Amino acid sequence: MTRVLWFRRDLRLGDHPALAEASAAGDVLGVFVADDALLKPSGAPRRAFLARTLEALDDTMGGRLLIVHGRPESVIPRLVRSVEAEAVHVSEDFGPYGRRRDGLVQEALEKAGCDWHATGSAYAISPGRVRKPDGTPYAVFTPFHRAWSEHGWRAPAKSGTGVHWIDPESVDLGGGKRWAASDLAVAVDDGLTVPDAGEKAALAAWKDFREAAVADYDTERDRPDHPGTSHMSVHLKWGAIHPRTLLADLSRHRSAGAASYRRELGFRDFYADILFHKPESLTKSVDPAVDRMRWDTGKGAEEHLEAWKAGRTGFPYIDAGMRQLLAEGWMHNRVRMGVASFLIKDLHIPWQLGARHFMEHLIDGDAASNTHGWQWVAGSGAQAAPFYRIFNPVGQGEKHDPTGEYVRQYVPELREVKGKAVHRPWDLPDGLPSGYPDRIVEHDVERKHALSDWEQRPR
Ligand SMILES: Cc1cc2nc3c(=O)[nH]c(=O)nc-3n(C[C@H](O)[C@H](O)[C@H](O)COP(=O)(O)OP(=O)(O)OC[C@H]3O[C@@H](n4cnc5c(N)ncnc54)[C@H](O)[C@@H]3O)c2cc1C
Repeated sequence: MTRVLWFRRDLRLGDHPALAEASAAGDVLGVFVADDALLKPSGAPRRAFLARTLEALDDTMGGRLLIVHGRPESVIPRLVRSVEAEAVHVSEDFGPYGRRRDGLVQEALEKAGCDWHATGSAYAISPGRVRKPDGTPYAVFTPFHRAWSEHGWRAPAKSGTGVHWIDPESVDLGGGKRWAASDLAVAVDDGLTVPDAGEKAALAAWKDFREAAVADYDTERDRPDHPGTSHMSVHLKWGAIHPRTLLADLSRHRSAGAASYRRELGFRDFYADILFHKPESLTKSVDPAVDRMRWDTGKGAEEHLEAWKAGRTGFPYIDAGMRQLLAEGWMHNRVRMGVASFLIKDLHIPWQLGARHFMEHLIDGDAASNTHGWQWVAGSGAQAAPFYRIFNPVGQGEKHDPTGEYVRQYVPELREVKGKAVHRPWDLPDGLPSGYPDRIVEHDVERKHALSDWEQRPR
């Protein structure tokens, strides 16, 4: 009896319920489909990291991972016929594109008389499960989090050993070509560092964080100048590790840090839940009034957008964040909030343009967390900070980077400026250091504009 295990956002062998089920039933063909619909919008950093994660997966499978390029609704049924598989096993995808794609694949498999088994997902609790007592979804995080914690999650699945992988070389690809993992990668910008990838790297990074930093996470997580967060988002993105594994470990820690970390994993599930119930929120504000507001357009707005993307706004904390994104494909959460607020409320540019730039550059770029992270800051989301709560780009830097170390790390023009003076280089006795730009806007003025645009929004 043969089974196909179609890997998607579950690129690991451990704690993998769909793999456990497939391998208990027979020999398994492990497949990843290089699907242009997902690859094309992914920027080079995320594709490079995906390629490395697949390479690592293939290694742990002894070279038995089959990667095929094409449309899943053609590729998967073709492979099913070729190995005479009885069933295709997957971890369920709850995103808008994934659900449409899986519907097409299931239709084709039904015609071919092949079963479809969806077991588990990328979340501790799959979207759609945590609901209010009246059956409707939660729109506010705190009650969602309470219900999510009470609902609980399964223990990690035992999987990955004793699997009889089918040799991809023995499979007739019907004219298709087997891809190497590296075929998925496109060249990344010079100087971009792509982190170690794959299940082993994810488990090692988690072990380091758990042992050294989780206890202090609640106090350290808002300090971009300290290594206080886990960087697990890049591994969670492709499922090199599952949140269930993290939660099982956290249950053995009693610290406030562990509780705070668990809450953030709840946020990840919450945003996936919102996107599941409101797929249109991928591009549209949950509060439609925000999309109808006055937004800046034309040459001036385009120049502002480019300065923001390049980290040349003249606000050191904002520029450090945007340059960290370009250099590492990652940005600290606090700074993500700050740069998003700056784009929306100081430059009056719609959140959708910022979200798109993030998705091009973030290695952890995730439709649900990114869209709803942006909508939270824009004040347009299901649970959002109100629009009129506007971050001060200088005050945020002084508060979260009190030593100025974060700015000095990413903005070389300001490296010689000592202490927190780095957040106000325009006040330096010798003037702006050479090469560093003037501020492109005045925060106090733009803050008033934003508030007035909000007041005058068409309702
Ligand atoms: C504008 C904006 C865009 C964002 N885009 C993304 C994105 O594309 N992908 C992404 O994974 N996260 C996104 N986030 C959430 C958050 O910034 C990152 O998850 C976090 O910075 C990742 O670093 P870490 O793994 O060290 O986090 P930690 O602080 O170590 O947190 C542990 C895990 O909890 C989850 N988490 C933490 N904070 C959040 C949050 N606010 N929302 C949802 N999940 C969270 C992540 O899975 C993270 O890996 C965004 C936030 C904002 C404000």
